Amino acid sequence: MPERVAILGVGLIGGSLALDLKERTGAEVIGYDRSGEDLHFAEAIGAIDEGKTDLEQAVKDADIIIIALPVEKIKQTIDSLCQLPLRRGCIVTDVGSTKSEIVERARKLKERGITFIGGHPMAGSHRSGIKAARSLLFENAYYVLTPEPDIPVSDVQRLSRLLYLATRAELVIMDPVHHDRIVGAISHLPHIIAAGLVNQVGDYNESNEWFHRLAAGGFRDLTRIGASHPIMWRDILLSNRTQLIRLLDDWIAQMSDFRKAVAERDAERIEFLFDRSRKLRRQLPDKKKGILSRMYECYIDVPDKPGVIGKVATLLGNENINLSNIGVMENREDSQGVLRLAFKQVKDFRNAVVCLRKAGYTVFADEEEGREEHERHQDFTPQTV
Ligand SMILES: NC(=O)C1=CN([C@@H]2O[C@H](COP(=O)(O)OP(=O)(O)OC[C@H]3O[C@@H](n4cnc5c(N)ncnc54)[C@H](O)[C@@H]3O)[C@@H](O)[C@H]2O)C=CC1
Ligand SMILES: O=C(O)C(=O)Cc1ccc(O)cc1
Repeated sequence: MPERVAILGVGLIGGSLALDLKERTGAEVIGYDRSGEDLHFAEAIGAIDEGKTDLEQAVKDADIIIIALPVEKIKQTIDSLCQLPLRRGCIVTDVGSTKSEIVERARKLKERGITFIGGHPMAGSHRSGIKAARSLLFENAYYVLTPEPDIPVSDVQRLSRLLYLATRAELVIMDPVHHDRIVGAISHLPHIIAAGLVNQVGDYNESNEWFHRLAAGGFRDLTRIGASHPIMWRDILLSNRTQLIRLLDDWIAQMSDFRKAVAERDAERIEFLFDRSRKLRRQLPDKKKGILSRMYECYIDVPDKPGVIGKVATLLGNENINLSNIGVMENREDSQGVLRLAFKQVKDFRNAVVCLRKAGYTVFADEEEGREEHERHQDFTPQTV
């Protein structure tokens, strides 16, 4: 049955989820925001059916409520929801970048018979607002859910099913404290480091503008996220305070190690630190099974002749198989080439392997690749990690 979904906060994340829900599920989507102008924009692009600036009106009769506000406001909104008449059986979830505090605050909802399941889609941008929202922003990204142990499995399945159908993200279940430690290390700490570096160089630039003029690739790559939204990050840092204090202590120890090695001209130690980092960086999952997206890949032998890429792409296109990337891997002396084909969807990967083999190509693919996900998505029970 199509659900009525209320999205509280129609910005980058709420707006992107709204577009996903409208495009891929039969849900009716009601948007709530303090900005009437943003609600009009969301309505105009087809992200929501109706916009409300009154919370009670927005959540009235909703089957699912998704809170997509800054973290501090998520906590306040949970308090407000406790005072409002919500539909029986309604599930409340959120998208906040921290989980422990929010899950703790939401215990009050449980006392009122309402199911709360914390959520965090692990994709986004340094941009904010409805104008930055886009459909399939979370495709193939991990989407963490943090249900408390006593939440009915059927509620977790119902929410997972809707989120998977809408976003095509990979849903995983995690303990909220575990989530905050991991996400603190791989997202919150890097945002702090980026902001610190931008501010440090900004100070130097005040007396000599060549600091900014010479800022090139490395500085820009490392500091893109230093342009993120101040209110959002203020709330995240305060909410994940306990984990971040430990992580910052470890970071300061790392920097002290570098400082000591440089001050003491310890060439061996400096080389060791960069060598270790280079090896670890190369071990990051190269199938992009990380914060942003994941790819499924196969390789085929092809004759090293012009037009071969077009021929393979057309073959897959004729079967409606979405190919995300294609590239030549190497040219062997025996005039064979190897093409690397990458797919965002496991179903496209699996169909492509069958289709290419049928057409006579030798396909190299990990037969187990995607099998688990494919099977799991049939019953919408996310993997617990
Ligand atoms: N930006 C990102 O990449 C990601 C953000 N998140 C989380 O998602 C949540 C939302 O972040 P974004 O969508 O990026 O922010 P955003 O700034 O793009 O959207 C927030 C929306 O909430 C509205 N809003 C703010 N305060 C309000 C209030 N007091 N009353 C009513 N409406 C209000 C704003 O008008 C805006 O439309 C945050 O909790 C953040 O931690 C999660 C994953 C990724
Ligand atoms: O822009 C980027 O690279 C991000 O890191 C986006 C992001 C921001 C906050 C989150 O909780 C998750 C993802």
